[in-house]
Amino acid sequence: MSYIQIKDVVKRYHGKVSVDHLNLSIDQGEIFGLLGPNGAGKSTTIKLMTGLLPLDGGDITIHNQSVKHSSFQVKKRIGLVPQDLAIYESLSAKENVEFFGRLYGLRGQELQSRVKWALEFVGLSDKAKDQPKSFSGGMKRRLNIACSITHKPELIIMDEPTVGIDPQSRNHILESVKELNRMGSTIIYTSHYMEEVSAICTRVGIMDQGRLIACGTHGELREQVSHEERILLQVSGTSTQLIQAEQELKHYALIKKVIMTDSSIEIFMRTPGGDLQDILFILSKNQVAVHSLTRVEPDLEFLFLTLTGRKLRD
Ligand SMILES: Nc1ncnc2c1ncn2[C@@H]1O[C@H](COP(=O)(O)OP(=O)(O)OP(=O)(O)O)[C@@H](O)[C@H]1O
Repeated sequence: MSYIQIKDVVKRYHGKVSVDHLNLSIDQGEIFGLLGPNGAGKSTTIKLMTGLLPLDGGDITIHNQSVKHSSFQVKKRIGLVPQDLAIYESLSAKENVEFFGRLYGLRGQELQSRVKWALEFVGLSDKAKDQPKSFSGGMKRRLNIACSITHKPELIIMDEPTVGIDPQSRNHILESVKELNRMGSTIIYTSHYMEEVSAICTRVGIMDQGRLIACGTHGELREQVSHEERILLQVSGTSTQLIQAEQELKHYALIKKVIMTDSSIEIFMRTPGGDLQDILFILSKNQVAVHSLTRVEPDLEFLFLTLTGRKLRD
């Protein structure tokens, strides 16, 4: 039996479906990535898992306990790092972490040692006495994480924890996720950055319009697009030449999508059959100069485009 089971879950807001008959199983010990564009239904799914929103259909069990019937017991197992920061600006960093530790029943010496550990873990020990209003966005995000891990949750759910932060804090958070997993927590990590989920997750589910459209290890998902090719060209030409070339490329049967800027063309093409020579011929016929050509390895972005016809971050 899987650690988390999401069975035929439905959620509607004002009659509009946001999570559409979602089925998903996650095992203990996984770092599971939930990838999808804005509005795909990731945050709603997480709110349903953590009992913050009632289900309109289906059920979710965590460690065999239903969120519908044992919401309190389920919540104790979870550390939620919400997308919107849940920290108090007027409390110090330490007081913030203490506050959340107390909510989970920690007291006395245990509370103090867990707070110390959590602040150290996120690299904020030297800022323990400072109020988060003086923190950078990345530091606030790290404090948000400290608040959710103090009680040693067996399941940590992070909802887009790296949105709008500097690369150093981003790397720190990604390393923290791997470390928390090594220490025994199961992790669910939502993101619309495929690079992040590719780098840290053992398995990835791709959501779009409330549905799970693909799920598997990184290798399994890449296999689904192994007969596809993504080519990136640096080019130059007048706008008329570029537009004409773009139109002709779009009519080439094996090309699935063409994304053009004034200096680059990105082509998604089916293989075998799609011929590079034909592409170069179309460009040269329209007097578009090619300065470089790169074949990009099939990735999750490409899989998303293949399945939906859209880019993850259109
Ligand atoms: N409180 C709400 N009231 C009405 N509609 C909502 C509400 N919250 C979410 N939605 C809608 O539900 C759908 C799914 O939203 P959700 O926030 O779950 O997506 P998401 O994948 O987490 O996106 P993001 O990356 O932008 O957070 C969207 O169409 C959104 O507009």
